Amino acid sequence: MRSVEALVPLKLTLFGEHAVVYGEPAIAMAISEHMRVRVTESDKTTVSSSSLKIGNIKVDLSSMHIESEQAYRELSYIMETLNYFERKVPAQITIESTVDPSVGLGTSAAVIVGIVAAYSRFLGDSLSNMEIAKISRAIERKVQGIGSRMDTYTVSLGGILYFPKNSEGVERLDGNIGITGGYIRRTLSTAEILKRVKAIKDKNRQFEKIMKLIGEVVEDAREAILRHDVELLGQMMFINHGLLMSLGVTSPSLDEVVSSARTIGLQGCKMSGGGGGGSVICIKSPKAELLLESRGFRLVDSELNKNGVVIKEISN
Ligand SMILES: Nc1ncnc2c1ncn2[C@@H]1O[C@H](COP(=O)(O)OP(=O)(O)O)[C@@H](O)[C@H]1O
Ligand SMILES: C[C@@](O)(CCOP(=O)(O)O)CC(=O)O
Ligand SMILES: [Mg+2]
Repeated sequence: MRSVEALVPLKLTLFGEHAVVYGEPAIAMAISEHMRVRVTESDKTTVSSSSLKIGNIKVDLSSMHIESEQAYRELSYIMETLNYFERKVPAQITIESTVDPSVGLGTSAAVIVGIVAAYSRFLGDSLSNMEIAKISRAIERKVQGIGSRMDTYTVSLGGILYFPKNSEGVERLDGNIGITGGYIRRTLSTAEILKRVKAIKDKNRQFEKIMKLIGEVVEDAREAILRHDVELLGQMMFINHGLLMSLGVTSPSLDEVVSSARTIGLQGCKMSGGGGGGSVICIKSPKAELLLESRGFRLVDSELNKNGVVIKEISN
């Protein structure tokens, strides 16, 4: 039986989430937590995933109409990705992830990238990682209505990536950053939080200034990474968190943990990703691990992934 497997890293947003959607720069990092998407020859097309909020689901896409609105929403990333392929060959698609979905670690991007990578190879195409990134970016934006290239590019390409202001470009930053990261469950999806931020934009005169300030923080953080200036990097984390709080995209538990981080003398912490709960990152230290664990966060393996998505053909 012929199978193709895509191993997709997940990501941490280091700086600039939300503002990147409005043209500001951002920095993200691919990590060792990952999603595995396997496409196997079959007589009909089915998808199974054990890590969705609706529980374990199996859908026969050739005959079944999905009645549940929640199920439909949850499956929209998969459906839209399969729709991208004009030519279809029946296959069993299985998805496994080392982390929970919807906690700011880029599972929405990874599921698209994983299917684009594995299914295109299954059909006999050889896409480059950049081609996979571009195709996946368009699909994620189509599903969410709003969104930047940050997550799809990061999980496709790997590394620490800087996304310049008002551009479709991307720049790889050399070096490594020690990060302690963790997450708690959240109730809102990134798509819902993005809509809330858009509503603030339409009503609030300060919005553009806050976006610009986040952009400046990102530029200073980029300098700090290039100069290995951990102290400055930590300061930029605290400031970035404060600006995200002013947009209302943090949550009481995220704010408490970041505020406690300051009190106990950690160098820097901030929320990471879409917000409303979800992920927090800090400059790496044993004290940061203890803090996150004491607040019920699940620690993530934030080892840098340099390769991005990797495709493997398996025949047995
Ligand atoms: N294992 C998976 N299988 C299928 N779809 C998934 C999986 N993980 C995530 N998704 C899709 O991505 C959505 C979460 O996206 P989002 O809220 O942006 O969170 P994240 O921060 O993880 O990207 C889920 O509701 C689901 O539609
Ligand atoms: C908030 C945002 O900047 C990052 C969202 O990340 P995630 O889906 O929460 O992993 C949105 C985007 O860049 O498209
Ligand atoms: Mg997402």
